[in-house]
Amino acid sequence: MADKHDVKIAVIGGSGLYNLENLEVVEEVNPETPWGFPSDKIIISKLPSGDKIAFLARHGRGHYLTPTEVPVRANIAALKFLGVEAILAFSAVGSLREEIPPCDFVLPDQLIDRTRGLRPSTFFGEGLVAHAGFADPFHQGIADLVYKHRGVMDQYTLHQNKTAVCMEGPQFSTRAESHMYRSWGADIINMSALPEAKLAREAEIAYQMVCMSTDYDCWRVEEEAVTVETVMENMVTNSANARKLLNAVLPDLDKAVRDNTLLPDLKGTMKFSGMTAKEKRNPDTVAKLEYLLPGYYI
Ligand SMILES: CSC[C@H]1O[C@H](OP(=O)(O)O)[C@H](O)[C@@H]1O
Ligand SMILES: Nc1ncnc2[nH]cnc12
Repeated sequence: MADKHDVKIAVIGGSGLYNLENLEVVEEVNPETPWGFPSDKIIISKLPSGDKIAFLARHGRGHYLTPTEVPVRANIAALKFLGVEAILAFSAVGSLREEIPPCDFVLPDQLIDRTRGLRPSTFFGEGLVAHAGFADPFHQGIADLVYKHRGVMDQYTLHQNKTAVCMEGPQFSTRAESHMYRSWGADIINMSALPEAKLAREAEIAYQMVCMSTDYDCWRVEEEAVTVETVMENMVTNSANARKLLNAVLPDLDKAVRDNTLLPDLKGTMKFSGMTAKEKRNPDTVAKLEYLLPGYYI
């Protein structure tokens, strides 16, 4: 199936970004993975070069999954099964910094986990223990490539090397929490960077979030706190800019992946991550992992 599709890169669209425009749709697929079905059908489209790319709406088209409910393991496993080696993941975020106004974009390079243990966040466990490196949760090579194209965003700024905090939600933060995140050094906040980034790392997929600022959360004491209305208002401008950025970045990213020039190369990094003695491995878990990392743990 992976060969049939020959898809190397994927875009995950978040709140307000539910499809890719301007690309010819080739087919829709809905692979059942050992972790269930993805959020929605995966749309396979053609780039101008003829190469295929995948698009997945994180909350489903029509936005019916809360951040906690997103079947992230199935999403990442399904993309990996199609052959995906790099993911550009879009996310609507609140800004925790004056210098990141609504409609600016941010390429985070660090991440603070404030999810609450409700989301399955690893492909391992149940008789197969493995540990992935996660010191740098995003992919510098993809970030650099996206940053090169910042000119397409007109008057809006694309910031790099910022810290994101991922909270559970679905309620927004209290003012005290928002101030606390600022004091921790966080620059932006969302509800979906995790476990997406962790699972992509376990699947050896290069993963970078492109965060689109929609609001100032609630730390600016004299101002109204974030609402969905504000977020969606600013997403009109943001999704137009996301599409411009995608038109510029996708051909380059696809070429870099196909030419093997995207660094760091994550392929093979999980090969020696397993801790469990061969005779102690749970055969059912080993069988599931065959879907994701064939030959690694068998
Ligand atoms: C609609 S505001 C909160 C919601 O928006 C972001 O979604 P996504 O990351 O999928 O763009 C944020 O993470 C929350 O899930
Ligand atoms: N203020 C905020 N907090 C969490 N997630 C968000 N997504 C967009 N704005 C957000």
